[in-house]
Amino acid sequence: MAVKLGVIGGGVMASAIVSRLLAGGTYQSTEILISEPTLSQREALHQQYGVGVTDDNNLAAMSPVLMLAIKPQVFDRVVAQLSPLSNNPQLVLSILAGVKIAQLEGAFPDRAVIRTMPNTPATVGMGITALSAGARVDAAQIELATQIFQAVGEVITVPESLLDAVTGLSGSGPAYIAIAIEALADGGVAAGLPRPIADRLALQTVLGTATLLNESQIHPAQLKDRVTSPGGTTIAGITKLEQAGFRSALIEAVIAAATRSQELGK
Ligand SMILES: NC(=O)C1=CN([C@@H]2O[C@H](COP(=O)(O)OP(=O)(O)OC[C@H]3O[C@@H](n4cnc5c(N)ncnc54)[C@H](OP(=O)(O)O)[C@@H]3O)[C@@H](O)[C@H]2O)C=CC1
Ligand SMILES: O=C(O)[C@@H]1CCC=N1
Repeated sequence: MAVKLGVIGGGVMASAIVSRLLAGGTYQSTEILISEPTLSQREALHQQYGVGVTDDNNLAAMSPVLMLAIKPQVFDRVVAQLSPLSNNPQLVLSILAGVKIAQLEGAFPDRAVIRTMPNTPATVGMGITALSAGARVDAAQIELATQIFQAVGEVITVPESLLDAVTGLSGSGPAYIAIAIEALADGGVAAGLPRPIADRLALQTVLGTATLLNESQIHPAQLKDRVTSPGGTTIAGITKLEQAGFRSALIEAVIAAATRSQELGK
């Protein structure tokens, strides 16, 4: 079967996206070719997903749809090593933080380019991906990109000027929430809970709160007020959070990550 999707870089995000594309039937394993320099990773990808693997980026780049899933820091080097012949995909999808559509279009002359920012909950189909299309993209290509990223969760379209901010929030956000869950569990242990119980309580509290907010569509401030009894436990905890700058720490984290995304595109 002919390769339909080439992927350059077979790391965390490529694995997450490919696994969901296969699980949802968007592509068959024989239709995907991943280019990855590390032999053990190539073997793991092939064993786990049955996809084609290669250490030759030029082979992956010959596919009609090419997904770039390398680190932004190696983008220039990877592009410089692509031969003009292999530089022939019809549609290039980049998940790279920071790397601008203009850089992508410069690297793939005359090809349609869509810059995206997915996130790691993609692994379980609960991601959210923001797409921003370049000038050469047609409606069918936007539809195809949307279909590909819907395999890993929600898809929204934004102007490119917003993608660094998206990266700071939803791209990097899973790490902030993971730290919050870990810290909540640590708090539980500090208050006397056995570790396994604290871990479970912390995780389910975040999962349940996010699900409740999502399903009820109530504002987070309203939910906070519902939990907070006058003179009770929650307001005692919130007082500590405010003293420690919890809100501003999260705001600053998103801004710092967005700024770093901008820097990666320079
Ligand atoms: N992780 C995340 O949560 C998110 C990441 N992204 C973006 O996704 C991209 C990939 O990130 P992530 O999956 O986390 O990173 P990984 O490091 O897990 O994956 C990158 C892969 O690229 C491979 N690679 C390195 N050099 C080359 C090369 N010259 N040719 C081909 N492949 C190469 C690496 O191989 P090896 O390590 O074996 O050398 C690695 O397997 C980044 O640009 C990032 O900005 C976007 C959204 C979320
Ligand atoms: O940390 C990073 O640079 C990547 C981009 C978004 C999430 N991880």
